[in-house]
Amino acid sequence: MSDFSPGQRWISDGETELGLGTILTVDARSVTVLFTASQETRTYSARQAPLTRVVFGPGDRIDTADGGQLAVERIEERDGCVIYHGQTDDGETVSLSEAKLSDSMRFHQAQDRLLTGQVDRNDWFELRYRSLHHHQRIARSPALGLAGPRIDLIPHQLYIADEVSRRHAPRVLLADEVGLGKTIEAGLILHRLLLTGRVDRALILVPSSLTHQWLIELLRRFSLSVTLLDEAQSEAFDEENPFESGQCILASQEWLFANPHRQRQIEECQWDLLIVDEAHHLDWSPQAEGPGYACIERLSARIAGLLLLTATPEQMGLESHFARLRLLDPDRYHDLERFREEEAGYTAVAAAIEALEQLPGDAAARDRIGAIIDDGDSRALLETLLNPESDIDQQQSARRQLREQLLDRHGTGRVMFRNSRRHVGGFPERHLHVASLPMPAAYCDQFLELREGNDHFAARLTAADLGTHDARLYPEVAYRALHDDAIHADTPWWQFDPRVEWLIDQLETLGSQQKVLVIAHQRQTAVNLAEAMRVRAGIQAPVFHEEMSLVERDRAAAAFADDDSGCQLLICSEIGSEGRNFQFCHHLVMFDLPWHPDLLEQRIGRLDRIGQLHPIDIHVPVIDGSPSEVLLRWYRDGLAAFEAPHAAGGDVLEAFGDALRESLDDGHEESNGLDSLIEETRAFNDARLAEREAGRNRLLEWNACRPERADAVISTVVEQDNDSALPRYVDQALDVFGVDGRDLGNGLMHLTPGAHMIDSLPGLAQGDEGFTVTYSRTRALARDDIQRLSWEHPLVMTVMERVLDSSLGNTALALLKHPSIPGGRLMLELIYRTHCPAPRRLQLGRFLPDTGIRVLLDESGTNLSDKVTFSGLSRNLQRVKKGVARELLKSRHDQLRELLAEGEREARRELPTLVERAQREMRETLDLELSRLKALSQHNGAIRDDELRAMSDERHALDTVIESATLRLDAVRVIVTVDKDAR
Ligand SMILES: Nc1ncnc2c1ncn2[C@@H]1O[C@H](COP(=O)(O)OP(=O)(O)OP(=O)(O)O)[C@@H](O)[C@H]1O
Repeated sequence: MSDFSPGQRWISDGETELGLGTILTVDARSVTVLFTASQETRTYSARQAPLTRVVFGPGDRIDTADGGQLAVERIEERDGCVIYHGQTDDGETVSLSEAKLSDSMRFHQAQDRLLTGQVDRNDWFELRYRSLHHHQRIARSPALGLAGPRIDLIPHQLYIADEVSRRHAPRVLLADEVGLGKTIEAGLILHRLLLTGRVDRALILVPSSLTHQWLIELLRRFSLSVTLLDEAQSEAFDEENPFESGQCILASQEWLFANPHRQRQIEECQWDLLIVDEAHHLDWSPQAEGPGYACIERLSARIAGLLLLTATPEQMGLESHFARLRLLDPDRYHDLERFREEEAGYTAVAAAIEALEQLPGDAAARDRIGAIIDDGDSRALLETLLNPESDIDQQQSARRQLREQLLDRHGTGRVMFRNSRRHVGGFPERHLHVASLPMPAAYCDQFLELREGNDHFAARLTAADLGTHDARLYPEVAYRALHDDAIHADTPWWQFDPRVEWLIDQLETLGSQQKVLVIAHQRQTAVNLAEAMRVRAGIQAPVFHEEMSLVERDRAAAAFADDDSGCQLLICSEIGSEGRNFQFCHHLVMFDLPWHPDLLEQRIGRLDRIGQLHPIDIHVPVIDGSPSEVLLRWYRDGLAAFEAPHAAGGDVLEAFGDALRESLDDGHEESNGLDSLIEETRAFNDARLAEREAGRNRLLEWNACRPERADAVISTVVEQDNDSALPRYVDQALDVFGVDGRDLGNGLMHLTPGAHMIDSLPGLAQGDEGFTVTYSRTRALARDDIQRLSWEHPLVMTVMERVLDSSLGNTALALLKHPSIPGGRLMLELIYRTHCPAPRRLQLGRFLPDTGIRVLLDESGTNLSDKVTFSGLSRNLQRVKKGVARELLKSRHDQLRELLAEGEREARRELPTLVERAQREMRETLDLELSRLKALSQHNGAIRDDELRAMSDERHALDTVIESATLRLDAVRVIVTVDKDAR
C-alpha cells in the first residue's frame, strides 16, 4: 500500500526550488503533486517517487500560508495527514492542518543534519560552495546559452542569436543567404532558451533529407539530444502520443504534412517553440494553400515561439513570402497589397539613415530625416544633433541612437533577419567552367519535334507524364520516357549522352583526390548516372535521392564525406541541393540546370558555405544548340547567377519567365531575340538590385548584424572561454564524484567512470567508455571526436545541479591549526542561499539567481566573513574522522544552536540589499525594453500587442516574486581550532 495520502505535504528531492508540494491524487501506480509556489504539477511513479515527506516536530517554527509563523508544541495524525498544535507570534494557541503550511516553506536541512551528527567530507562542502558561487555567476552572465556551443564565434550569428533570444516568445524569419549559418543561429537560440527556462519543449520540422544532419549538428555543436521521430518509431507507442516522448522532437516535414493523424497528435501537445527549416516550401496563394503551409499555420497559432529558416524566402513567389511573414505576425502582415506598397518606403528610410552622416549643417538631410521620424525621442535626438552647442561626443551619440531608432522603428528588421555574403565577407570566389558538347542525334530529333510543336509527340510525352518544358530542359528524361521498351533497352540514354563521357574525363583530369558533387534535377537521372559511372568507368558513386530511406541517404553522404572511403563522387537529385553540408568539396557539376534561380543558388550553396577553404569550381556540361544552352546564357549573362547570390532572382523570373520559355523553344534560331531577352533581363535585374540596394536590402543588412553589439557578445563569450576557474572547478568535481581524468597532453583529457564513482554523470555511467575533453574552443572545433568543456556542458551543469539539488556537502567539520588561535575554539561557517520559487518561464536567474551569502562566526558570534575569505580558510583546514566529528558536535550542541541563530540574523541583514539590487536590475532591464517596445509599436506594426502585455505581466510577476525572496541555510561547516603542536 502506498504511504501517500491526498493533502500531505512533500518536497521534491531533486527540485527543492519547486517549494512545498501537496499530494493531489494517488492510485496504485502514480502520485500527482501540486507545487503551488512554482505553479507546477508533477506525476511520479508511486513506488519510486523522489519525494521526501515533510513533518515537523515540537519546538520547530513553521511558516503558515497566511504569512505567519507557528511554534509547534504537539502534532497529531488524522486520516494520514498531520495537524500541528502550537502558538502563533501573537501568543494565540491554534491548530493548523498541514494543508495550511506555506507553499514556499524553507527547510533547515543542513541544520537538521548537523544537529543530528551527519557530516560530509570537507571537499564536498567546498565543492558545494563553489557550485553555488559559479552557478549564480553564470546565470547572470550575458553570455548564458551562447558560450557553451562548439562553434566559431561569428559575429552576425551571435548577434542574431542574442537579439532573438532576448525577445519574449520570439517569432522570426532567419533568412541569411545560403550557407551563412541559419541552422547554427537556430541552434544557439534554442540552446539559450532551453538553458534559461524560456522554452521547455520544442518541435523541429525539417525536410527529410536534413533530419540526420540536424540531429548530429544539435548533438555535436550544442550538446542537445533531440528525439528523432518517424512513422515506424511512432507506431511503437501504440495508444500513447509519440510526440510526448521527448523534450525536443525532430521530425521530417514530408512525413508530417502527409499525415493528418500525426498532425493531430502534435497539436494535442504543449510546445513553446517551433522551428521550421527550408520554410520556402510552405507555399500559399490567395486561391490555395499548400498542405505544409496549412499544417504550420495551425501549429503556429498554438505555439508561442516560431523560427522559420530559409535562404530563399521568395522562391515560391512574393505571395508565399508574405504569407509566411503573416504566420510570424498576423496582426502586422494582413494585407498583401499594403505589404507590396511598404517596400517603396524603405528607400526613404535608408536615405534618412545615410543622411545622418551629413548632419549637422545640411538642410536637405535634416528635412529628409524630419519627414520620417514622428516621435518625441527621435525629435529630441535630432535636435541634439542639430544644436550648434552639442559637442562631438554628444553628436555622435545622438547620431548612433537615431540610426538605431530609424532602423528599429521604421525599418524591416524585427521579424526578418538576412545577412548576405557581401556584408559578412570572407567567402571564396566562384569560377564557372562551361563545357560545350555535341548534340547526339536522338536528342536532336526530340528537340526538333518539340520545336515544331508536333501534337503527336506532345501527346506521347503527356502519356508518359512529362511536360514539354521538362522535356526541353531534361532531354534524357524525355528519351527515357519515350523509349521505355525492349528495343531500346540496350541503348540507354547514358550510352550516347556526351555529358557522361565528359564527366568521366573530368574526374580523371581532376584526379581521385578531388571530391566532386554532381547534381541532376531528376531522381532517375541521378540513378542512371551512377549506373553509367559503374558500367562505363568502373566508378562506384553513391547516390542521394528522395526515394532512398533516411539511413541510405545518410550513408551515401557519409561515404562521400569520408576521406578514406575512396568515394570521389556523390550524385544527387535536386533534394541534395538543399541544406546539406558539402563544403569539404569544391567542385560542383551541374549535370543540368534548374528552372528557378533560387534553386541554382541553393545548389551552389552546398559548397559555398562557412568552412569552405577553396574557390568554388562550378562545371556545367551543356549540349550545343539545346534549350539548356539558352538557360545557361540567361543565367550567366542576364543574371550573373554563377558569380554571386542574386538578390532578385524570383522577381526576374516572374517578369521574364514566359519570354524565357519561348526562347527555350526557339533555341538559337532566334539568337537576336535571345540577345535582347538577356539584355532586358540584365537591365531589369540591375534596376531591381539598385532599388533593393537603396531600400530593403540596406535596411535588412544594417539590422541583421550590429557590429558593436556582436563584438560585445563575443567578448563576454571569450571571457568565459578564458575563465581559469572552470578547470579548477572541474578538477575538484571529478575528484569528489570519483571520475578518473587522464591527461593526454596537448590540452586533452580523457574522462572515465572511476571504480568508486558516487553518482552517474552524462556519458559517465559505470560501464561507459568515457570521452575526451578539452577546454579549448579551437581544439574542439578541429576534432569532432572530442567534447569541449564549458560552464554550459551537460557534465558541468549536471554536477552543479546534482550538488545543489541534493544535500551533498551541506555539512562538514574540519580542524584549524593556526599559530595565533588557541585550541578548542569553535567557528561556524554558514552558507545561506536565497529562496525564491518562481515559474521557470520568468527566468528569475537573470536578476536573482540562487545567491549565496557566507557568514563566518567565531565562538562569540562575531562575524569574521570580511576578514577571512573562503579560500584562505579552506587552505588551512584539516580533515577529521567522522566519529570524532560526531562526538565534537554532540558536545557543542547548545553552542551550535546559538551560533546558527546568530548566523541567520547576520545573513538576513544582507537580504534587503540583494532584493533591492535584483529589483533594480530587473526594472531597469524590463522598463527599458518595455518603453522601447511601446515607442516602437506606435510606428512599427511588427510589435505585437501580446508581446507588450506579456512583458508587462512578466515585470509585475518578477517584482512580486523577488519581493518574496527569503533565505535558507544551504550548508554549514563547523571549524574547531586545535593547538599548533597538537597531532
Ligand atoms: N559558427 C560556426 N562555427 C562552425 N561551423 C559553422 C558555423 N556556422 C556555420 N557553420 C558550418 O557552416 C555550414 C553552414 O551552416 P548552416 O548549415 O547553419 O547554414 P544554413 O544557412 O542553414 O545553410 P542553408 O542555407 O544551406 O540551409 C555548416 O556545416 C555549419 O556547421
